[in-house]
Amino acid sequence: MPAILGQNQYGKAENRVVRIVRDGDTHHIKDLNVSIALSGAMDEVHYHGSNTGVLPTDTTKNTVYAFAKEHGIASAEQFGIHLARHFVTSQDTIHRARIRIEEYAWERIPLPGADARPDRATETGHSFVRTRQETRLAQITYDGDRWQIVSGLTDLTVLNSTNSEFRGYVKDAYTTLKEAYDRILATDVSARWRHNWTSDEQGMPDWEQSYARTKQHLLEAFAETYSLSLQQTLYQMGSRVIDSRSEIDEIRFSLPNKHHFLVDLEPFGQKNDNEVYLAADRPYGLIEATVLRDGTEAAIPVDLTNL
Ligand SMILES: O=c1[nH]c(=O)c2[nH]c(=O)[nH]c2[nH]1
Repeated sequence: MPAILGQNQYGKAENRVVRIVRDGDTHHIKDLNVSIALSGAMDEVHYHGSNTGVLPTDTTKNTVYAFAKEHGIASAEQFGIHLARHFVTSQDTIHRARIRIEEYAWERIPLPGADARPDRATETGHSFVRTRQETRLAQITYDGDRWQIVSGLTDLTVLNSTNSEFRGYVKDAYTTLKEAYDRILATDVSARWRHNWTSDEQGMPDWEQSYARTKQHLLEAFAETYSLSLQQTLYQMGSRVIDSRSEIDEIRFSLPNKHHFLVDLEPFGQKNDNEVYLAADRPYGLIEATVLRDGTEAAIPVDLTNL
């Protein structure tokens, strides 16, 4: 029995593209890392080395740059939709395209205020600083019929310096943890959310607005929740998004509990009144869950590193 070819996909990974739009002296920047995975009728190349159905990965790279010029980059999602549609509709052998995009945010560098320099603007139109707040993510999948658009973010680091407890938990022979009545709650939010836009027949969401509002809901829910556990905070963040954003049916989180331990200052004759903490980097609790619109099916993978 010959060995059988299983799932396969190919394309150019991590195409870094920066697109500048010059509106007079005011410039706009989009900075993406685009990875392409194509699949379809690829038996011939694997079994026999025939490349007649193979669009080179080099061409897929070139398409990213040509499309940045031709279509611009209105949003990561919109750019991925252009690419996925192109690969699936232009090549008979390509039946499915998956485009993964990371987006790095830049903001304008502020200059000294108008009071200090009345003759000068308070920012330039062409100088930017990378905001390290979070990395935006988008994954666009198209099979010629249905779309799946998953957006998200990683490394959105947040901290509440009060309004967090953890107590009333199970205590067994190995439990040493002291109950916390007023602790620091900190995490690096990693989240992916699935849009219910799946067909060209539906009106397309405003991807930029959807992302900005969703991030804002996550931050507000984190800030406004009096937390009894990180699990409870996670659910509050997820349900805030599902309740507020009708275009989103599912959101999955991976939240490390970035522990802050009160330091014992007694040896130095000092009292630590919830003031000095050791920020531990490992080990960390890892709290992961999906929050879904009632009546919908989960589709985001359990392990977000697989997305
Ligand atoms: O919010 C928390 N959830 C836990 O499950 C947990 N476990 C733990 O040791 N500390 C915490 N904190």
